[in-house]
Amino acid sequence: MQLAKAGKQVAVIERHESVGGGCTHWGTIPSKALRHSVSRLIEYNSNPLFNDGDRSRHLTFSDVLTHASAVIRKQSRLRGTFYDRNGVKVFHGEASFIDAHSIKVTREDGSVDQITTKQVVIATGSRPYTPADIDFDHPRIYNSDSILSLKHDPKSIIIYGAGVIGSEYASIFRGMGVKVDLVNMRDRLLSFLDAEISDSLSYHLWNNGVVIRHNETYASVEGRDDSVVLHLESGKKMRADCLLFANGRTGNTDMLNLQAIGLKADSRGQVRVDENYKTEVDNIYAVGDVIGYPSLASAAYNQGRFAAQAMLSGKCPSSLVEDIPTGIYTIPEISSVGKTEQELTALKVPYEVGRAQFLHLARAQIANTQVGSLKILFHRETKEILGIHCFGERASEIVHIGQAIMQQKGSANSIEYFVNTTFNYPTMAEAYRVAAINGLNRIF
Ligand SMILES: Cc1cc2nc3c(=O)[nH]c(=O)nc-3n(C[C@H](O)[C@H](O)[C@H](O)COP(=O)(O)OP(=O)(O)OC[C@H]3O[C@@H](n4cnc5c(N)ncnc54)[C@H](O)[C@@H]3O)c2cc1C
Ligand SMILES: NC(=O)c1ccc[n+]([C@@H]2O[C@H](COP(=O)([O-])OP(=O)(O)OC[C@H]3O[C@@H](n4cnc5c(N)ncnc54)[C@H](O)[C@@H]3O)[C@@H](O)[C@H]2O)c1
Repeated sequence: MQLAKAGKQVAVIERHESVGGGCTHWGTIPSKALRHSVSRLIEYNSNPLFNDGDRSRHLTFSDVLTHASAVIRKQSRLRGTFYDRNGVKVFHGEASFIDAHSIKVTREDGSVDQITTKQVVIATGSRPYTPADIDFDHPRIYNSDSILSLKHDPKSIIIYGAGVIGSEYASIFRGMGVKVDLVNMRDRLLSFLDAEISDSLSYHLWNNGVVIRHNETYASVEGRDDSVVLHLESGKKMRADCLLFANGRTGNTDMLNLQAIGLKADSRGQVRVDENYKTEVDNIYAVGDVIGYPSLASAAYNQGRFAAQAMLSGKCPSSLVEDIPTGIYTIPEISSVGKTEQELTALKVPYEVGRAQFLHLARAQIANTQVGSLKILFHRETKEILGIHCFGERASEIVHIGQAIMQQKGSANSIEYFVNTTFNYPTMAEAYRVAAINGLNRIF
């Protein structure tokens, strides 16, 4: 869009039948729409005002998928109209390089188009990592793409991989009343998070009945007619109605014929770029999941725009913010930006902690969203905000208030902002005032 707005002639090549990318069709949007419905279901069932007391409302995975599909259609149609309005031509087919200035587009019916161009952006995203020793064609073995075609209503599921995808889907399935076993290869959940937040997630999943097994690796996955058995290297065996394998992603580069342009992807299918999102080939750029970290839709939007600016002027005028926020849509939700307590301690930074518990906030009491807290980490001498960690409903929205202050330069980044400003009341934003006062009271 940035290039089209600058008057360039732009074409998009997409192999899927509609635009929007994996983000819209298989990743961010469906998982968030599913999570939203499940979270409302939990709220409904736990609120005596709305349920009739002795019977819980039940939704199947296909019920919530129907709602998600409607959101996907709206998002995809919207993006289609953006392209139409701005004269961006969409070619539907599989793209591969002929040389650095020519691309072959192979349509589903086998017919071929050839496009010649001055510059190219590779934005082919990623797909679930699917090891060859697991039979993903088995009707009970899924990855995070195929789970969206789940037709039956499982009573139990094993989720292998307790990364962001595994943890989010554990919340979704458990919220629908499915028995969930979550298998983690590491010794704690989402170890990049502040330890208190990761512990809180573990506690809430455990408290809701999710069985989490840490430090486990699969030996084999056995698909049976009526179930799936997971054999672990530790000798344990687990059985469930189906299995979701959610353990990492691979960049979509294998179909691109990169050798034709002298580029090579790494073992995870990713290509390397410089600070201008330029690959080792002069006129070829890459953005999004295909370049690896941070592999987020949030960052990919910016990367696309930055790359376009570099293509126009030779240089990116800006770069991604250093502290990229994390929004994890588990139930409860998690969001953080900046340093964790563990990182600050290792760096020997004299920080202090300010906390607000949601259960003390009027807005949370009204909304019945009392699980959660906001934690602000700040420098005890300069009062500079160093990290914000939020756990609970709307965490991924709440974190942005603090992020805006944290990104201010010099003394404008100060926890004192939150005690000196006036927030609407009652709001969840009030958590910042409460946490700031709590933290500043610790300074002596
Ligand atoms: C389950 C899940 C949940 C997620 N949740 C979040 C979240 O909450 N927040 C967040 O920020 N990020 C989230 N992500 C990550 C996010 O979806 C990705 O970071 C984002 O989609 C990357 O955008 P992209 O443009 O690089 O690739 P994609 O969105 O994957 O799009 C790539 C497109 O390229 C097409 N393509 C690939 N190869 C070819 C080819 N050879 N020819 C033509 N077309 C091709 C594909 O069909 C696809 O449409 C999630 C991911 C998953 C899987
Ligand atoms: N809310 C969010 O922001 C959100 C939600 C869901 C997914 N995502 C994105 O999806 C991805 C998370 O994927 P995940 O939860 O499956 O796993 P993960 O990235 O947490 O990885 C799980 C494990 O698989 C390994 N691994 C990763 N890729 C591999 C590969 N190609 N080959 C072998 N091993 C590999 C990793 O080292 C790790 O041990 C991330 O890119 C994340 O940014 C983000």
